Amino acid sequence: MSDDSRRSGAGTAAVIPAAGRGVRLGPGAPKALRALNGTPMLIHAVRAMAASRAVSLVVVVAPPDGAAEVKSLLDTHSLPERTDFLVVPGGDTRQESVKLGLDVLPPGIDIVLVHDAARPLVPVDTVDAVIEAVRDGAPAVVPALPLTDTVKEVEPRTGGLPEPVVATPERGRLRAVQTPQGFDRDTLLHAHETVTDGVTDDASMVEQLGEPVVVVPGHEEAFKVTRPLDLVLAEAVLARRRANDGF
Ligand SMILES: Nc1ccn([C@@H]2O[C@H](COP(=O)(O)OP(=O)(O)OP(=O)(O)O)[C@@H](O)[C@H]2O)c(=O)n1
Ligand SMILES: C[C@](O)(CO)[C@H](O)COP(=O)(O)O
Repeated sequence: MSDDSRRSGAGTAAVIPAAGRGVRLGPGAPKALRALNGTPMLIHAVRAMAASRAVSLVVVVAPPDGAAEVKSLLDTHSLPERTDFLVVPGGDTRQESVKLGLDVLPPGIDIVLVHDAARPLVPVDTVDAVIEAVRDGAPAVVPALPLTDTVKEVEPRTGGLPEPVVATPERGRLRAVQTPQGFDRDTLLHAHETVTDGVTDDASMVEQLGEPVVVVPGHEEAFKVTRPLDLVLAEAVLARRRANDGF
């Protein structure tokens, strides 16, 4: 992203929902506050957003009782001076948390990224590709990767019972969606005011409005830290970066 783009008048903010417990990761602190190579996951995610020269504001949606701790973390870790930060407490669901972040966006922000704290290692080139696609006119943009596994649709059963297969979707048409997802601000606000059904990402809400959503290439390092093995992978990626370029 060039300095010219940054000066073009379209302010870009990143909202980072970080209020989840991390139940699938197992017992411990809220997921976003757990350490990766000694630094809280949230700080990695904040740095990933602030690495884009287009991003002038980062809104962190903190665990409901963790806003003071998050503010202290932002104060005590090195972050780019060109970026402003806001911290708000989150809600019971990801959707609610994102909405609480959107509520504090100031005027002058035209493009909004929504980025999981749980995807701490997304490269800046992916962030900038999402922003560029929004600047080019797409109201909603998601980074995504082709699948490597075959996917089955099943009739869900509980208790470990065998689940009947209903269908095998054509894999070539499927994509695994990541974040940051990028939006024209008005489109995203309208989606969050209109769609109340449970959804698992913000782009789905825009789809429900009938607005177009486009996919740009994601990155394998933008994976979501969900289960314990993902922590091992994340620390290995950080170690490789440090060995390769002193990151
Ligand atoms: N009430 C919630 C729930 C989730 N999130 C955030 O949404 C992102 C994606 O959610 P996920 O990976 O599912 O995180 P958790 O909800 O923490 O995980 P789990 O379902 O295992 O508890 C995370 O950055 C998480 O902090 C949030 O801000 N508010
Ligand atoms: C937003 C997301 O990361 C896109 O893949 C994903 O849908 C979040 O799902 P989660 O189950 O709330 O982690």
